[in-house]
Amino acid sequence: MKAIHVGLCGVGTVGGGTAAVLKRNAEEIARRAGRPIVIKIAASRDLERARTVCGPDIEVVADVMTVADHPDVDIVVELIGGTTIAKDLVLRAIENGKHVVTANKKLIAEYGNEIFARAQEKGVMVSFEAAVAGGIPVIKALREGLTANRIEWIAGIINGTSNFILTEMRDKGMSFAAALADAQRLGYAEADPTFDIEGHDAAHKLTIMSAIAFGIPVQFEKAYLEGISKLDALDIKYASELGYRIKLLGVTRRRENGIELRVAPTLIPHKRLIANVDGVMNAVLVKGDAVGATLYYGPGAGAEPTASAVIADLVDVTRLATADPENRVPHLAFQPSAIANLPILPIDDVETCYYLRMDANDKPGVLADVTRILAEANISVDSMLQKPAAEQVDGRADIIILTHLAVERHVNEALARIEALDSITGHVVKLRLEHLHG
Ligand SMILES: NC(=O)C1=CN([C@@H]2O[C@H](COP(=O)(O)OP(=O)(O)OC[C@H]3O[C@@H](n4cnc5c(N)ncnc54)[C@H](O)[C@@H]3O)[C@@H](O)[C@H]2O)C=CC1
Ligand SMILES: N[C@@H](CC=O)C(=O)O
Ligand code: NA
Repeated sequence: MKAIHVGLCGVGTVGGGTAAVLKRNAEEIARRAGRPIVIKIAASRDLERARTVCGPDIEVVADVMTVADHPDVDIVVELIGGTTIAKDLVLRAIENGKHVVTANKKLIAEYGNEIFARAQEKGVMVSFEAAVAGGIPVIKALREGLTANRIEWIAGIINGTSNFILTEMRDKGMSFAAALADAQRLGYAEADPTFDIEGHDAAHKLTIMSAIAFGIPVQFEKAYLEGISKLDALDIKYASELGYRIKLLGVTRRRENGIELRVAPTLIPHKRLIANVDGVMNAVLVKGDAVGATLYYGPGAGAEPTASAVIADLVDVTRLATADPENRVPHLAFQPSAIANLPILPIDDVETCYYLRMDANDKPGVLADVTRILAEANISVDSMLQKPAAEQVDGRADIIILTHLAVERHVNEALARIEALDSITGHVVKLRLEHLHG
């Protein structure tokens, strides 16, 4: 059977892993795909490394457009990253009638609508399993396995670097900087790691899942994001005393008037499976109305785990390349003509539970003032903890309050009033809390 020819663009962590696994498991992969999948040509800025990785049988070039224009390439694999050259490459490949496989979540989250529309017109596939939660086949699950369901919400630990850093800090007492350096050395981090630690990468992935789950366009610009760089170790400690773990969590939820789309450090009850997802592992919890809660777990980053997803897409594309384009799985799970225009809700309208920590004067009446303000804002208290101030200042205390469900706008209004009390010093720390009941 004639081989399908791949043009590999980018031979770094994921590109190297993809070349290695394609070679090692060539026979098994061909048995599944129905024909061999062979790298015909590779392009990389680092020619020397690419030649070492690809070996003598694969042509290696510096210019990725050579791959997009190559007459013998059936599928272009984009593993460069970013949205400049990668976007030009993907659009050029599509123009040339080639299928595309990419691991680039930033590209899909920011330009997916344009890319899918063009691919639809040209009758080619753009596949991106590796872009979300690395090796976990969660796009496949959402797009194909859960099609019977009305999806209610998705919550995911979807940035391996941040989860690795939080775990190393908690378990080994490592500093933030040292843990980040390790994540970079292990190939988990983005070229610019601020994308990982400030929540952009998780928001890119959440945006993609939200589109597939609810049948809406990708709308990264409307996502709310907070990263882990400002997280205080004291809050990790207090959360733990209260029975919670803090994770960088992406949440997208269907509400009556729109869709929530937000990433932030979030408390999760430690008894939940997802709260125990540590290190570079990712997990995505999906709640469907028919199936209930389903959990997808596995490595979220790294060379071969990500290659596993890239190659799964290559097999899919190979199997479907000869199918009538009308009969292929739609890029965003819903037929393009059925994509809905549901609004993404502003963060002020989000409804969740909250963890609040304040530095208070340890005098009678302070708690009463705080709880009165919360009650007036329609925020009910779930539990409370008072500790001698962490900095051991006489007469001061840390007050930690967990709330029931409340609207973010109401919480912000109440916090402004609490911060104005004479008995409260500085800002109140506000973290979100999700119970994630199945
Ligand atoms: N590293 C990981 O664990 C994961 C990465 N991804 C995504 O996969 C993509 C690649 O990531 P990595 O392999 O980690 O990056 P990397 O930095 O290790 O590799 C990038 C490759 O692209 C090449 N390159 C960069 N600019 C180029 C240009 N203008 N022309 C030709 N070659 C160029 C580099 O020489 C290098 O070979 C990114 O979109 C990333 O977000 C997705 C899931 C996991
Ligand atoms: N930098 C990303 C890589 C995978 O998408 C992460 O840390 O999760
Ligand atoms: Na995946």
